[in-house]
Amino acid sequence: MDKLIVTGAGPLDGDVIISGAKNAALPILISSLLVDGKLTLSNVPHLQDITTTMSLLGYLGVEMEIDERMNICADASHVNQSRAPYDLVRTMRASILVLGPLVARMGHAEVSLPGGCAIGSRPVNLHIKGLEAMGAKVVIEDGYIKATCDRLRGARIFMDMVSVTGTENLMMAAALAKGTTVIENAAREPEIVDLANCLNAMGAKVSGAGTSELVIEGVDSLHDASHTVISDRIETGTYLVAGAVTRGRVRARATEATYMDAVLDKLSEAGADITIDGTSIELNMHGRQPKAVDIYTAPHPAFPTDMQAQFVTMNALANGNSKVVENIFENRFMHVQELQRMGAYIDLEGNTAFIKGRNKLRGAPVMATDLRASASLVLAGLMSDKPTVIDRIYHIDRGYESIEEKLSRLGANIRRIPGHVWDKDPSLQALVQ
Ligand SMILES: CC(=O)N[C@H]1[C@@H](OP(=O)(O)OP(=O)(O)OC[C@H]2O[C@@H](n3ccc(=O)[nH]c3=O)[C@H](O)[C@@H]2O)O[C@H](CO)[C@@H](O)[C@@H]1O
Ligand SMILES: C=C(OP(=O)(O)O)C(=O)O
Repeated sequence: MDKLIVTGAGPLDGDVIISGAKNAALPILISSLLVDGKLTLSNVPHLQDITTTMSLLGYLGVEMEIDERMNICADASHVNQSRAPYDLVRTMRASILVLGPLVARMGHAEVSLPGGCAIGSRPVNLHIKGLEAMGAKVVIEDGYIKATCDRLRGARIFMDMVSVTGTENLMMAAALAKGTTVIENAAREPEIVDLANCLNAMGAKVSGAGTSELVIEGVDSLHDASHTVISDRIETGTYLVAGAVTRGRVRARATEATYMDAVLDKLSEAGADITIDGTSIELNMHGRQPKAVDIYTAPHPAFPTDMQAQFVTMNALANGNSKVVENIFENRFMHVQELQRMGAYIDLEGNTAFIKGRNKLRGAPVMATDLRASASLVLAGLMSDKPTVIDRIYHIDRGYESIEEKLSRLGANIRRIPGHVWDKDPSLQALVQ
C-alpha cells in the first residue's frame, strides 16, 4: 500500500489551484442517468471517487468519453442495467445516488447498501421514505435496496434530518416524476445548488435550491446539456488551514469564497488575515501561531463537518484551549487517536474534543481512517519535528487531487512512497520502527 511521508518544513508560501468539488461532481455525473442523451461536464476533479462513479455508470450502460483535462461526456442513451452491485458501490457513499435516477428513468432499481467513510452508521431511511412518498415500492433484501414504480408522482416530503445526498437523490427522482414535489427541510449546501443548476440546464424545473424548501415540477424527459462543476470548498479550506497551521501564506485560486463564510470566519478568529479577490482567497498568518477556536459542526451554512478534522489539527497546534463539537456524525473523531500518537493534547468526551494547543507535534507512524481524518494527519505532519508516515492513504485519494504535488508547490516536505518501493527499502521502513 502507498504511504505519505510528511516532515515539517516551515511556513507554507504560495498559490494552490483548487479542483472541482467532489461532492458536486459525483451527484452531477450520476444525474446523467436521467437523460436520454449527453451530459458534458467540465472542472471534474481527478479523484478515485470519480473513477469509481464512472465504473458504476459504465456498468449501468452509460457511455463515457473523457479528455486529458477531465472534461467528461456521459451518454446515457443506452442505459440497460438497473442493478448497482456491491462490488461497485462498497467504497463510496455517493453511489446511493443512482437509486433515485434509476427508478425515475427505468421504473426499477436495485442498489447495494453503500459504503463510504466509516464516520457513523449513515442510514438511508430518508432516501427511501421520500421515494415511497413518490409512489415507489421499496424493500431491503440481501443487502440491496430494491425499488419499483411505473412512474413516480410528485409529493410533499418532509426530511426530519437535513441530508445532503438524501435531498439530491429525491431532487433527481422528482425531476422526472409526474407532478410537483416539494422537499421541506432540504439541505442547502452549494453542491445542492450546483446539482439543481445542472438539472435545470437539462430542462428540469427545480426552484428554491439553496433554501430549505425545494420545489421540483416534474417533466417528461430531459435533454443534452453542458455544465461546469463548482470549486471544492473543502479542499480550499484544507489548504487554507495548512497555511494557518504552518504560520504561512497560502492563496487558494479558482475557488469561491461565498460558499465558505463559516470556515473563513473561524480562520479570521484564529488570527489569519483573509483577503478575497475575485476567485482567490489568501490566508496570511504573518508568522503568527493560530489562536485556538471553538467549533460546532452543523448543516450548511454553519460550520461543515467535512472541515472538523482539519480544525482539530489546527487547534492542537494553536495558542490556547478549545472545544470542537461534532453534531453530524457519531463516529467522526478517529483522527484524534492518531493525533494523540503525534503528541496532541486532546480529550474526547462523547461528541466533544477538548484540545490544549501546543507549538509543535512529533512525527509518528499513523493510520488514515477516513478522508478528512487523513487530511488532518497530513496537516499535523507539516508541523512535526520528525517524519510522519501515513498509511492507508487510499482514503485521501478519494477526495484530494494530487495532494502531495499541490503541497510540495507550497513548500511542504511531502512524498508519496508506492507500496512496492516501501516494501523493498529498509531505510524507509526504519522510519516506523
Ligand atoms: C457524497 C457527499 O456529498 N457526502 C457528504 C454528505 O454525506 P451524506 O449525504 O451521506 O450525509 P447526510 O447529509 O445524509 O447526513 C447527515 C446526517 O443525517 C443522517 N441521515 C442521513 C440520511 C438518512 O437517510 N438518514 C439519516 O439519519 C446521517 O446519519 C447524518 O447524521 O453530507 C455530509 C454532511 O455534510 C458530508 O460529510 C459528506 O461529505
Ligand atoms: C465524508 C465524505 O465523503 P463520503 O460522504 O463520500 O464518505 C467527505 O467528503 O468528507
